[in-house]
Amino acid sequence: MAPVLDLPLNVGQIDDVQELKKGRKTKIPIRFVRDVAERPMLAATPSPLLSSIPVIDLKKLMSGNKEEFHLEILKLSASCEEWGFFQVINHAIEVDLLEKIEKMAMEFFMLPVEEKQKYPMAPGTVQGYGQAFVFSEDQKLDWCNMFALGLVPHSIRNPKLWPTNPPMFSETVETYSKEIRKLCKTLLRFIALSLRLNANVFEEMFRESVQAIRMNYYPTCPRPDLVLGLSPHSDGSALTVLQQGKGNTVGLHILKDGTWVPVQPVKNALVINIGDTIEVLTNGRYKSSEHRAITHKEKDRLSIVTFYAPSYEVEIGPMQEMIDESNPCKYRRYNHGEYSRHYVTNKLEGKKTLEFAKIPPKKS
Ligand SMILES: COC(=O)C(/C=C/C1=C(C)CCCC1(C)C)=C/O[C@H]1C=C(C)C(=O)O1
Ligand SMILES: O=C(O)CCC(=O)C(=O)O
Ligand SMILES: [Fe+2]
Repeated sequence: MAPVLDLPLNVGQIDDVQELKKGRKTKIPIRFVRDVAERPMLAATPSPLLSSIPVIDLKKLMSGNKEEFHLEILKLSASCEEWGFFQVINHAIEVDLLEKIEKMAMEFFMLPVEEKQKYPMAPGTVQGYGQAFVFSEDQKLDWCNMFALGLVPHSIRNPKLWPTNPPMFSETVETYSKEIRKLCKTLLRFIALSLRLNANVFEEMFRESVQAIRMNYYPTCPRPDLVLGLSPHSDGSALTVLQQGKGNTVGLHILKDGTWVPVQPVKNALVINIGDTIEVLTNGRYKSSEHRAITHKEKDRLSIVTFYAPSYEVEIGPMQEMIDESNPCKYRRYNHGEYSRHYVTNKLEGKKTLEFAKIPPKKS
């Protein structure tokens, strides 16, 4: 199932933000200027919640003693329940590889625009270079350039969109994504254990899982107070792995109890977030939190994001173990391919996409 729209779309002109920057104009084109309610409040002093997303030490889960394991599993479950986010350290992915993918991504984004546009993201599709999730000419745009590729299964790949320049780009993406895939499988085992489920439950359910990569480049912006780097959204995946560029400034914000909390990058850590699919499977116990990215006046930012999801054929719905009288079934059953299609054919708008799966609460 190819998750794209069939209709011809009029998305209007989508300016490339890196090219706008080169024009050195200080006036932000109106399509990037957010309505007042959506604009980020850029606090002069850092929030006390800064950096407070939990940090999980994978080594303690993989080879810690009984007590370390137990404490880390409890921390994992609290992170997924309360934040839907955590950072993982000691994930066993070589730092050299993290640095290499970052270097490749930056080299790609620094290519002349004509070179990058050899891999265009067609309107209404999600792979290639451009801006995804734009469906009309009056939709606001993000201050971001994206490059996205479907990776696994091979049937979702579009070989024409795999760059030959930088020369090592595609090879590095392959190596990196294999390592990230292993990490996703490992994390899903511990997430299952943290729910007191069989460790293999997700692996067996997901069958040949889908994996995609998206590189987001946020150039500096003369008015970060007026724009968003990436619109608020939750991820449609089961799990997302987000690598923040080394030395990057804060840019990722998580919506927690009605407040946008900035995530302070931790050296060599990877940010993990629960996607809509795990929220549905756990009947809302583990949350896919709404998040966004903001821009900076003097510092650009890069993120490399992997989406890991079940095969399109898999039927998703709350697991029996997650439903009881005090937590009645909140989501309907659906096919993951249908959800993928729904996700990629709607604009990013908080957690609205997940309405697709919600059962309205019974009136008493
Ligand atoms: C720009 O793309 C995305 O943000 C995105 C898309 C991922 C995909 C591809 C790039 C190729 C085809 C597969 C897939 C749809 C996964 C986000 O992915 C989220 C949304 C869903 C659903 C998901 O599983 O990950
Ligand atoms: O750049 C970021 O920190 C956020 C990226 C993100 O949320 C995404 O690509 O889905
Ligand atoms: Fe996201």
